[in-house]
Amino acid sequence: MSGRGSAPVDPRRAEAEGRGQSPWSALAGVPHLDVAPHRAPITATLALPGSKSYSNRALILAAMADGRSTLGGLLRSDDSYWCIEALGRLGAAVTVERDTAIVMGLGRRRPLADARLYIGSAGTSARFLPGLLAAGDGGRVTLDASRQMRARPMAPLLEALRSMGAAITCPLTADAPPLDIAGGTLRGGAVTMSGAVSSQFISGVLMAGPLAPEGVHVTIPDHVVQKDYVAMTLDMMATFGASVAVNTDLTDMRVDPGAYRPTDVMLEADASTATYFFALAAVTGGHVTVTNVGTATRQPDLRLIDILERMGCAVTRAPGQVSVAGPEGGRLAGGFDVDMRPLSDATLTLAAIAPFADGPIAIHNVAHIRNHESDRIAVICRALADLGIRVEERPDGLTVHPGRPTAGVMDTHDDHRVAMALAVLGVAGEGLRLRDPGCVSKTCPPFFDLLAGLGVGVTTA
Ligand SMILES: O=C(O)C1=C[C@@H](OP(=O)(O)O)[C@@H](O)[C@H](O)C1
Ligand SMILES: C=C(OP(=O)(O)O)C(=O)O
Repeated sequence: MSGRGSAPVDPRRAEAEGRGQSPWSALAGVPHLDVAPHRAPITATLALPGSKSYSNRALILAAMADGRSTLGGLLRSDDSYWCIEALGRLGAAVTVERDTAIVMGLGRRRPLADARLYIGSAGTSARFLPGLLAAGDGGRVTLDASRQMRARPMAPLLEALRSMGAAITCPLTADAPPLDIAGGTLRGGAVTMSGAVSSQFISGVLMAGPLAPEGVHVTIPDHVVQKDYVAMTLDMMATFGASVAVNTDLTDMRVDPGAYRPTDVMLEADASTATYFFALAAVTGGHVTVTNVGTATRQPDLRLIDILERMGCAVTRAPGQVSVAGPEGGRLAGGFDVDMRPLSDATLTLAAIAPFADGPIAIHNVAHIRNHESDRIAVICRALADLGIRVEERPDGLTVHPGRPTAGVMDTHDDHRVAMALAVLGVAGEGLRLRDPGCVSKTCPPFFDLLAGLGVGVTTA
């Protein structure tokens, strides 16, 4: 990648300014980045950075275990940086060498003195830590977050935790970080909670279960968006020694009181990140193999390959890796409706390649992504329209019609998935200038370097 680099982020300044950037950010402060159109097929075999979802689960559970855990394949990104920093302020010792973390966990112990944690913009840390902090012994902990994360929903989680005894107050804004959490107050017990806004609320209550004197018994009366993430939580909890009993559709889940046990895990790549590289193969008629995540994963976004197959791609599946080959010379097939709720983080990836299909693609059931890092439905509809693509916005989704996107200068709205999806669109279209490209560092700091490594023209100001 050519052009200007970026100065390292001062974490204290980022925290003071309520930003998500971290010393693991790339392109921090770089005002914009140009992605050039790319007419040749993109063909590559690559290993991608670790899963954000698995990295933060493993870091947090290892910190709650009483002893030493080794986490291989760890993601180094803004979300995991701030997670590690917060766990360090709690007293867990986390050392990171390349993509391996050694965690000396706390068990039930919490800081005797009050601690103030900052978790950046990570929905995982924001939703997974409060219950664990209320369950552990010890003092009062303040958990704060970036301006972006302070604006995202937390109420259903806080309501559920408070109903089980957790003493959590919000001194600035109701049901929003900063949270003041009193340790030793979460009794646990039975709770009925909705999964319709975020699966992370369910995961956050479950993860606290072993440290609550009564354990937890979670009942879900409606549906859980992106339910696979709850399954990922339960898997990781069991890996760290928790005793869980669940019904088949994850609407009734019990976690026994107990403790987390230190363990060693090897984490797989981030399937959401993989979607952008599979999409590049799809829109350029190329062939991309990702070697460190495959059909054995529980990460729901890998299932975008089924949709790409429906669009005419050739997909080769294996438990540990997947290949996608775009239709040679032909166009992607459109003209269908798709329910993206189970894999809603891949919505923007699909929306970005939909203009290159031969018929409209209607995306449904993703209203909750309006509460992600940005109002993702509104943002992607506006972006497509600004690039000359006919698009219809609905409360729960959008319909994208075939067209040739123009070049343009696009805001990324401090949303890593907006930036990465628009980059794919720029490659396949007429190129794009992206403002604040560094926001990709929330989950994939090397994203633009990886693009450049595929032969895509990437230039910073
Ligand atoms: O538990 C997790 O690791 C995640 C859950 C999902 O959140 P929602 O259930 O809020 O959509 C997903 O969007 C996010 O990227 C990661
Ligand atoms: C919604 C996302 O992240 P999180 O909720 O973990 O901040 C995402 O990565 O698309």
